Amino acid sequence: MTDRTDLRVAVLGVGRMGADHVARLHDEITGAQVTVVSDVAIDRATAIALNAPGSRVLADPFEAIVSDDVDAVVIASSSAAHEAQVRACLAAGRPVLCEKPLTTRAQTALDIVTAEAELGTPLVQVGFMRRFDHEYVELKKRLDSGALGQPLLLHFAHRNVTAPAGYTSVNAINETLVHEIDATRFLLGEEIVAITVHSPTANSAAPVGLHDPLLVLMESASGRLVDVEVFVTYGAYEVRAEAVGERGAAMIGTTRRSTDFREYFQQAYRSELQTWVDAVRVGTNVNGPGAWDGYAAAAVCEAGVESLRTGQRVDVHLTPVRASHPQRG
Ligand SMILES: NC(=O)c1ccc[n+]([C@@H]2O[C@H](COP(=O)([O-])OP(=O)(O)OC[C@H]3O[C@@H](n4cnc5c(N)ncnc54)[C@H](O)[C@@H]3O)[C@@H](O)[C@H]2O)c1
Ligand SMILES: O[C@H]1[C@H](O)[C@@H](O)[C@H](O)[C@@H](O)[C@H]1O
Repeated sequence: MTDRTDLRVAVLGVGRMGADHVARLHDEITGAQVTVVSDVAIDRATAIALNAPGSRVLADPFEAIVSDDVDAVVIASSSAAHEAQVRACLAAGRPVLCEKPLTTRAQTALDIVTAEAELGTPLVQVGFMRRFDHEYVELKKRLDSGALGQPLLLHFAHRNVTAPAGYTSVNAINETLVHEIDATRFLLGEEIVAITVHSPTANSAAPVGLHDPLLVLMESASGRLVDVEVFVTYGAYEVRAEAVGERGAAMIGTTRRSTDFREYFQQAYRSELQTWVDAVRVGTNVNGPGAWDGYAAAAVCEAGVESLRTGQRVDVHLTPVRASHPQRG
């Protein structure tokens, strides 16, 4: 049921993820209604809009962002399109939940952090939904409670069933590893300062040119080490994390079974979206990872791509931005 105080949302890009967000906003989220569905593939937008009765279809995402019947925007278009669409949301003063990655380059993500800071009001939330997943939330609480002692190491495994056509090793970093980059920053509460990407013997099922799996080592500002197995042609969906502290270890991701990330993380997507809608409705606009988190992740990804190319350890340098609102980390 909707009422006139509902947040009126435009969803840009209604492929796998955006179509789910439209259905979720209509069926599960309170306080919001989808008023505009936009995709460069107009037939797809038209079909998906049927799942949100009352919504209208626009081919042009920039027209959608400034529409009078839109209060806020969800961006689920292809990653390369995020930058321009987020910038347009900032220019129009529209709160935006942008799917990960915020952008695919560190500089463009930094430009967004800077533009938002100049506005003086937070508008950008980034779709790092693991921060809303109940197991990650519990693990974070255990670490923060001191029950495991000082955290020393994190071990992650991120395995996908198959890689989409054309998926490259750069995608494996920007699209897949990016979740563990954010999860590391979330769980440890500090920045990542260096990354090394190893390409061991490739899976014979991996397409030519895709280094799969990758084994990644990241170093945090205080010297903690984090290893990540990224394996996108594994044949099953598995997402595991283990935190090792001075007085014990805790592991998550061992019991859930699904071959589809949309089902696997459905509770996290729902909680992320409801939390964002609630924040926008009360005017705080962001309650979760923000533009700074998107930038920090993009900087680590870019260093990871460089390490993949050279085989060397690459330092991560973040440019501080004098924010007129707190940067989240
Ligand atoms: N948080 C997560 O777990 C998660 C999961 C999957 C995808 N994603 C992210 O969501 C985004 C979409 O991924 P997907 O798997 O749904 O991809 P997809 O290819 O299935 O869908 C992308 C859609 O965007 C449309 N599109 C492309 N360029 C556009 C533009 N300039 N303006 C408007 N629409 C445009 C395409 O026509 C397509 O319908 C990506 O950024 C991806 O990284 C996040
Ligand atoms: O875009 C998807 C999505 O983010 C999934 O959560 C992840 O497991 C995939 O590796 C990635 O390609």
